[in-house]
Amino acid sequence: MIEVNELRKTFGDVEAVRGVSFSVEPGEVFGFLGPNGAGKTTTINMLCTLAKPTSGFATVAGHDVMTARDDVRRHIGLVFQDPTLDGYLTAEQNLKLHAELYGVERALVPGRMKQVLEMVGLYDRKDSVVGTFSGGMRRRLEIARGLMHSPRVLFLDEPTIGLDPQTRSSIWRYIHELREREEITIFMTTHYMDEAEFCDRIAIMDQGEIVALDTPAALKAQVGADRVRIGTEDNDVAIAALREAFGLDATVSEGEVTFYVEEGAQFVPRLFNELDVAITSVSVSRPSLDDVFMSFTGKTIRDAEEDSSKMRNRIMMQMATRR
Ligand SMILES: Nc1ncnc2c1ncn2[C@@H]1O[C@H](COP(=O)(O)OP(=O)(O)OP(=O)(O)O)[C@@H](O)[C@H]1O
Repeated sequence: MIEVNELRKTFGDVEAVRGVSFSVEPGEVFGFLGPNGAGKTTTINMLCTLAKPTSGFATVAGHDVMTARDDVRRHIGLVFQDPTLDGYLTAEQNLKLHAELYGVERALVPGRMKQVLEMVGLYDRKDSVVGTFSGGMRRRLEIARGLMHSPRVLFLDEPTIGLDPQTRSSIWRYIHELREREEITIFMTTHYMDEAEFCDRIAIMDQGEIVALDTPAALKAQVGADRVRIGTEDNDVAIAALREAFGLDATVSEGEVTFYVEEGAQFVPRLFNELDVAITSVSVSRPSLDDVFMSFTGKTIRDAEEDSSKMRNRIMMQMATRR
């Protein structure tokens, strides 16, 4: 349903997407996971024909994103990070407007509207003005709107960002129900690790490149070992001692010394007996997608986001001092 080959996008000196290749099967829920600034939105924008690739090739529903933009657009639905509903109109009026823009046959509109509003649990609010809706209700209505013209692929850019956990999980319920009911492929971006678990396959993106691509289970199995994190009074000394005593390669992530071992829980008592460093806290966890990200990039997603926001601040400072 989506074929991408060496797709690249540069903005001046910034290489936002550095030649990514992947394909998405019909009916899949495919996730793009990565920290802020990894290039997820830029990739989605190229696939939706909203940004022109610098080089490379991509097709969506069999149509080339460079040469058949109208065909691509007819077959896709979009839900963006920034809301684009009209707050003065009712839910139903917003959907009607969209149906007209997409040239949905008039006779089909009422039935389709009922169907999509029921799917996101908003049919009984169809006559309410959208300005009175909560953030979660608006996002659900945007999903319904993206489906009005029966697209083959639904693109969702961070569909749950800024929503509370309960609303996030209800949005996911709708996404899964949607996949059951409609023959649709879903392509989404997220930087929430827990949400990426709900995807059939995920591509992990960092600094414009795909660093890993597989099912969540297969990616976690690749990490294999448990993650152990220790708080210490001197992280550098602890890292050197771990290497010396156990031959382990540890790093500091989110302020704690982190390393991977098989059977982490059994290993912890040895740590206290054999490591000559004061330990202030210990945690052991099964591999998560954050560990997958770390095993491919050497940092956690949160650390990567801090790095990228520091870099943005530095560039802005440089621009301000140059003026
Ligand atoms: N129009 C633009 N002009 C210049 N640089 C851009 C533009 N759009 C994106 N970038 C840069 O390209 C890189 C990738 O950005 P992109 O928005 O694709 O990342 P992202 O993974 O979607 O992050 P986020 O979740 O914050 O949107 C960043 O360094 C960003 O600053």
